[in-house]
Amino acid sequence: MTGVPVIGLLAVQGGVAEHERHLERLGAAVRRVRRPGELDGIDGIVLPGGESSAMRRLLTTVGLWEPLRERVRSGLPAFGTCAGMILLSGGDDADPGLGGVDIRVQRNAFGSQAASFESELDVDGVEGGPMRGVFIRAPLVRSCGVGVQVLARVGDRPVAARQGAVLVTAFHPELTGDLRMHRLFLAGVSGSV
Ligand SMILES: NC(=O)CC[C@H](N)C(=O)O
Repeated sequence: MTGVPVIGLLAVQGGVAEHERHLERLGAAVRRVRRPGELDGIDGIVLPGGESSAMRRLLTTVGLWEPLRERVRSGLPAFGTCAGMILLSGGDDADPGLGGVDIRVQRNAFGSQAASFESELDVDGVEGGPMRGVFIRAPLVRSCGVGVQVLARVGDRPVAARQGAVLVTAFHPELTGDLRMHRLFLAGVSGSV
């Protein structure tokens, strides 16, 4: 890729502004995506945290679910945090995911309903010491397919993973000043186009 990457930012629901700030600080051109035509010409896409069931419903309503699924399945680099991770996963029989990363997740399963917590994380491929992970009603990764590389864990539970150019975290790097996960995603974007 030559020049500045154009990163789509799914903007139907959830923590959009925080991701926008991180991506812009790293020099990306951000395009908020709310309808199918806005997927054209993007080099990668970010799916924010929020409420995955609401996002799924809105994506279906505006006609974005299928085209997004096709783009992700044909190799569009993607980065999903928390609810974004849920949407990028394989989902389950009742609610199939976008299928960008071969993991199965359980929503709101990281501790109790109200559980939000922080944890220091060592993330594979990220230099410069541990990263503060902010978890807000995070999904639990129940299983990973063979093509999935787990990048970080809390105890024995995976909380960051990558498959090809798709990166997912159960935590919210956009809610801290730490740009390293977004930098890792952008490195994958440059490498894949
Ligand atoms: N912070 C978040 O994105 C929470 C995710 C939310 N609990 C869901 O299941 O969609």
